[in-house]
Amino acid sequence: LLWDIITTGMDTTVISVEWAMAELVRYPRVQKKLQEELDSVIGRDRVMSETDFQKLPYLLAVVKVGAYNIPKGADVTVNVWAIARNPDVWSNPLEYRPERFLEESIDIKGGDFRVLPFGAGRRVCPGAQLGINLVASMIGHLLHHFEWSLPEGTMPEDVDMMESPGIVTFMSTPLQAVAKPRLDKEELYNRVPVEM
Ligand code: HEM
Repeated sequence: LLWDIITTGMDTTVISVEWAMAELVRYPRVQKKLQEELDSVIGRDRVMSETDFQKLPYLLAVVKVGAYNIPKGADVTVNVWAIARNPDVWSNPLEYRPERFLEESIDIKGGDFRVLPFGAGRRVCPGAQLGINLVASMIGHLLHHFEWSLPEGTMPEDVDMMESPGIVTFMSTPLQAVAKPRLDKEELYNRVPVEM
């Protein structure tokens, strides 16, 4: 059981961050908007902590789009992929627009069948809240500390958004992005224990 918890919790979380980062480098508008929110709530002379999450609605909206997965070990597999892309369910489903999660309150932990990154019902992911917090923490820190862009000469439409088949959906081509520090205080880049 412990091994299950470790293995199911790791890939899913890291992959969610990678997909979210891919969208954030492809859509500088969203990246900038999230950085403005981080700057206004955290400022530039400290690092984010988990207690900041409640004041960071846009970060959590970005996480809701990034947390995307395929149900594991099911005999009957619900096609959550198709539901999330169904124009009868979502307006412009393929447009990356985290704002849709601010315009109405949408539960992503199994309560709303329009988006089921963690499954639903009896076998729903028990690590959902931890997963959301981990992804929010990683994206928040990555975006607060660095400006992200595509490698020289790469255009947003060149990023390969192809999914590799499997139980968890890796990016077929791992994301390549260039990080530029954006905070002035050098010590904020040191590894420090973060207050919870
Ligand atoms: C963003 C991160 C995560 C995503 C997208 C995710 C997604 C999922 C999905 C789709 C399922 C299958 C639900 C079903 O069968 O209907 C699942 C099951 C599970 N997840 Fe997660 N998960 C994440 C993070 C975590 C974390 C952090 C942990 C543990 C610390 C975890 C532990 C588990 C376990 C133990 C199961 C099996 C539950 C069962 O079969 O009864 N997950 N997860």
